[in-house]
Amino acid sequence: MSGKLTVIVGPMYSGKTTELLSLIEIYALGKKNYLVFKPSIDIRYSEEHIVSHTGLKAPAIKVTSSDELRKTFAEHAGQLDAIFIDEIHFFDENIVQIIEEIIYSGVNVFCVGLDMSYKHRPFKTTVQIMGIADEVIKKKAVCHICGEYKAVVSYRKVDDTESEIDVGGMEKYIAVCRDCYNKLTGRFKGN
Ligand SMILES: Nc1ncnc2c1ncn2[C@@H]1O[C@H](COP(=O)(O)OP(=O)(O)O)[C@@H](O)[C@H]1O
Ligand SMILES: Cc1cn([C@H]2C[C@H](O)[C@@H](COP(=O)(O)O)O2)c(=O)[nH]c1=O
Ligand SMILES: [Zn+2]
Repeated sequence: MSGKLTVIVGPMYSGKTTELLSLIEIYALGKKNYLVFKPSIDIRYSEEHIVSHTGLKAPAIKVTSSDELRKTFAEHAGQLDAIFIDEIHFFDENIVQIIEEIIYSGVNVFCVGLDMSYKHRPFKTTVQIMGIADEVIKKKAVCHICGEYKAVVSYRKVDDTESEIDVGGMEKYIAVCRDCYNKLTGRFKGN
């Protein structure tokens, strides 16, 4: 039987990693076999763990590419119930096909990532994975400007970078609602 793909998306601080950690705990309590992966670029809180903004954490294997994830998975072939992947937006697009192969090998896959960059553009890898998912959970955060629980975008407080990939936390990014994003950036003029 094939596995199931669950994707958790949303802006920064929306509780994506916290939700992933509670799913990991369910597998741990059930004495299931699983692996947790994180991209090696994410050195924000720890290199060896996935860590939520509140400090909750779980040990993780850091990988530099989707191919390294595939190889590590292959070393455990036939032994796993699930894999968990944090910060999926940092992975190259080959991860999409690798995840598909993993699901069809009967293993459940849980991924977490940003659906949109601070430029309000979809992150390709995340969006492609959402397209093949069995379940997509889209989370919200509290808007850092107006205080409403409707933040869906991450806003960059410091100068833009050429690449939309730039590891960081509160010193660079806040979560905002669409109206506050628009006021801050003037990007969408409306009618
Ligand atoms: N603007 C915000 N909205 C909601 N939670 C926030 C906000 N800023 C900080 N937090 C904290 O971040 C936690 C979620 O962290 P985490 O699960 O790591 O989120 P994500 O992985 O989506 O960035 C919340 O439980 C809360 O304590
Ligand atoms: C908005 C945005 C964020 N990033 C980086 C910043 C963080 O290192 C992660 C997101 O972490 P979280 O677990 O969701 O809080 O991604 C980026 O590279 N580009 C962006 O546009
Ligand atoms: Zn707002």
